Amino acid sequence: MKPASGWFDALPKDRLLAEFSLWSADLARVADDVARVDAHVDIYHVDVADGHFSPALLYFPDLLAAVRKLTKKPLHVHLMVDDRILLAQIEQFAEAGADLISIHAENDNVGAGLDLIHSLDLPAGVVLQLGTPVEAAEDLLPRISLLTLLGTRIGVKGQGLDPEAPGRIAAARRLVATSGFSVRVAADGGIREHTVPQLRASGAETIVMGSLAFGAPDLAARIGWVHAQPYSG
Ligand SMILES: O=C(CO)[C@@H](O)[C@H](O)COP(=O)(O)O
Repeated sequence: MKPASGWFDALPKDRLLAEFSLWSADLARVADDVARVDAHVDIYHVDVADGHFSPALLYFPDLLAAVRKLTKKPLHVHLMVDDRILLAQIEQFAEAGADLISIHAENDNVGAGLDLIHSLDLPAGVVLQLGTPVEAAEDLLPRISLLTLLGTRIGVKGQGLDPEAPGRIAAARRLVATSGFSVRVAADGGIREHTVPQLRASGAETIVMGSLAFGAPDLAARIGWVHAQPYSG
C-alpha cells in the first residue's frame, strides 16, 4: 500500500497546480532562477533522462541535492530511465532529497519500482507516454498518488501539444473516478497559453510548466491565471 503523503494530500484540490520544470530554468544559473520563482511554485518538476529510455540526458542525484538546499518547496523527480538503472536511481534520488518520485508505466520494473519508492516512505507517481493506453495505469492506481500523462514525445522540450492529449487527460480522470482511489492527474509537455485552458477543462489537476513559467514576463500574473483556470467536471 502507498505511504501517507501528507504534503501532497495537503495541496489545494480546488485549483490547477503549477509544477515548474527545472529543465526549463536557466541551467547556468539554477540557483538564481529558483530564488526568482520560488514564491510562485507549487511543486518543482525534475526530469531525469538517461539518453536510452529517453533521448535527453538530464539531472543527476548530486544536482538534485544541490537544488534541495535552495528551496523548501516539494521536489518531484520524474525518472525517464532504463530498467537496468531504475531501482538504483530511485534510491539515489530519494537520498538526494526527492519528495515524490514518478516512474514510467512502460518500465518492466514498474511494480518493483513502486515498492521501492514506498519502502523509502515517499509517495509515488506513474507517467504514461503518448502511445501507452491510459488503461495501462488502472492496476497501478491503488499504489500511486499522481498519474502524469505526457502530451508530447518523451524527452524533447519545446514541442506543441499532441491533439490526443486533452482526451487522454479526460480518460485518466474517468479511470481515477471509477477506481475510487485518491490520485491526481497531471499534464506534462506542450503547456502553452492556449493549451492550459483546454487541459484544465479536460481535468488536469497539475501542469508541468517549462518556458511558460520560466519565460513569463509577469510570473505572479501568470501563476494567478493558472490557479484560476476553471474545471467544471
Ligand atoms: O518534460 C517536459 C517537456 O516534455 C518539460 O518538463 C519541459 O520543461 C517543457 O518545456 P517547454 O516545452 O514547456 O518549454
